[in-house]
Amino acid sequence: MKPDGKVVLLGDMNVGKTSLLHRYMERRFQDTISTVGGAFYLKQWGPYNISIWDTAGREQFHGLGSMYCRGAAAVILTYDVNNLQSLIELEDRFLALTDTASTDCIFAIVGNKVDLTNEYALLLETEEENRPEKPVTSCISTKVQKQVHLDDAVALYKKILKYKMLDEKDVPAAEKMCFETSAKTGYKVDYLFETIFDMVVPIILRQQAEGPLQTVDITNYKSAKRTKSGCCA
Ligand SMILES: Nc1nc2c(ncn2[C@@H]2O[C@H](COP(=O)(O)OP(=O)(O)OP(=O)(O)O)[C@@H](O)[C@H]2O)c(=O)[nH]1
Ligand SMILES: [Mg+2]
Repeated sequence: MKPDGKVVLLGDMNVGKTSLLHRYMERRFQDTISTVGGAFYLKQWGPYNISIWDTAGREQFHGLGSMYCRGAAAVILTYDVNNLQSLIELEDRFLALTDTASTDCIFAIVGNKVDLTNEYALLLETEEENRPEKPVTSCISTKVQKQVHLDDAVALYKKILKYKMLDEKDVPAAEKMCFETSAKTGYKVDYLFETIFDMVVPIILRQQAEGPLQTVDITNYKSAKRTKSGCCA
């Protein structure tokens, strides 16, 4: 069965891509091993089948990234809120891989592992409806100060729009597309994926109306080239 739309998780090794997908699809958190190549799950969303691709963050698999992104309707750029370098890598190493995604691809930026931060208890209090499955036994001494703040993710989102030459008014607001999650506790994991699936539906409809070749259409390729050289001129 051919999926109707594609969502791709990108980001540095160890940020928790596999754990997030596992949490959402299998409803649990378990030990992972670092991903080799890539793998996907199929999710039924209304009448549509959406493939969700988990990719390898390891440098040696980097070359595969743009292949996985081909025709993607959404890309989830994932970092670890306790590791600033993992956010920087999204811009330096992963953003360019999304050049092969659908022209109207949506971008989400996800800071994972919030359960490890000292802000987490506060987050839970203010987000009653998003309570994780199990109450968290908070042990303040093991919690750390968050290294990456939501504002940093919002700034990256705005850089992505610039890179893609998109106007802020034509795309979902940065605040809506920057998430903080915990694959370990489940915090905001359903919210993340389901927000994205809802946004992917109109893209699927557009892709279906225009035919599957739209993303590799030669006219798109040419215009992409033109805009790039225009950039450097
Ligand atoms: N505390 C905590 N640990 C997490 C969370 N998500 C993942 N981890 C742990 O972080 C490590 C890496 O998780 P993975 O899901 O394998 O990371 P990945 O991004 O898929 O890594 P690659 O496959 O190498 O690209 C594992 O030890 C996970 O148990 C989280 O939300 N909270
Ligand atoms: Mg993985």
